[in-house]
Amino acid sequence: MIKIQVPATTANFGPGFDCLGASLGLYNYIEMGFSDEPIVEVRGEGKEEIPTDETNLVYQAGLKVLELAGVDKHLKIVLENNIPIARGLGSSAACIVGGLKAANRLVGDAFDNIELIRIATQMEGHPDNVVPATFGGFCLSMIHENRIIYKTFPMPFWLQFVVCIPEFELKTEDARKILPKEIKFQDAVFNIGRVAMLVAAMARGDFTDMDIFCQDRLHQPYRSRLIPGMDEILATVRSKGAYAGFLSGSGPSVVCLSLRERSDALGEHMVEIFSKNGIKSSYKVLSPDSTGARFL
Ligand SMILES: Nc1ncnc2c1ncn2[C@@H]1O[C@H](COP(=O)(O)OP(=O)(O)OP(=O)(O)O)[C@@H](O)[C@H]1O
Ligand SMILES: N[C@@H](CCO)C(=O)O
Repeated sequence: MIKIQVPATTANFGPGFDCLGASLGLYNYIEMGFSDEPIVEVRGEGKEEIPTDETNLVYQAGLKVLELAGVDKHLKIVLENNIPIARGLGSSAACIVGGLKAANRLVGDAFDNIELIRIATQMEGHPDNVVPATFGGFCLSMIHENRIIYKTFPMPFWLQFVVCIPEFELKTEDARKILPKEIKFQDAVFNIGRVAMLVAAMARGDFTDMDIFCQDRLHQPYRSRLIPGMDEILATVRSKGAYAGFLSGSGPSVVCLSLRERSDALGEHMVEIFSKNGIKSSYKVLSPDSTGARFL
């Protein structure tokens, strides 16, 4: 059995819908080997709900690589999950990236990372989680024809992500259905300027006006009706000491960018607002991850 560690990720980063994402210091562990019959064992997050047969997403990802490599074998997979399921922290991307990379190692590294990212994006539907899950750091990604083009760079070492995680699940599939088919020209302009400034600010480690750069008009306003309390959290975290706040991926988790010493107060503030809105939640303070998926 080989073992791989895969990080959680936060996609969109506010205005960067489907193109920005960052890798977080919270990990799933996947062990994989060949077997006489399909076996999937699950520990940790989601162990009551996650399938333990070939329909499991990690198994599906592994199988995809075996098929492409022409290997007709079964897999044994043992999952130790720490990334909460369907909360906007890239649980599906971690499964896909981990499953593809682990199976690729089993078939003698038949495919390079570029090809694996292409397959991962096909499975996930967009590249903004799978790229940081693979490489770590702050990542920009886009689809051009059949290629995934990406850039990655490190995040400031002092940066902390305070992630408030509601108890309820919100599947990305459902959170995408609520988005409009068309958007206003002014809203596109609003987001483009912010994405440009946000990328420059992250690259320089200059967080002045970061709260403005993390504003969004493409997805958060539509998703807020699925996440009671989100608007109030985003409107108040700056006054509580955060650099900025945004919806993590497709939600329902909300993230603040913060310094270590302000993180617990921010976490408690977010939990309190969710609670006022009838939603139980908990928070985690996570460091940036700089390595992405790696074999142990
Ligand atoms: N450890 C796991 N093993 C198998 N399947 C998983 C696992 N974790 C997540 N999944 C699958 O991924 C689905 C959740 O993916 P979804 O894209 O909706 O949310 P997410 O990836 O957690 O959040 P986001 O994409 O917004 O960051 C689950 O419903 C389940 O089908
Ligand atoms: N960009 C994706 C991230 C969640 O998978 C979305 O917001 O739907």
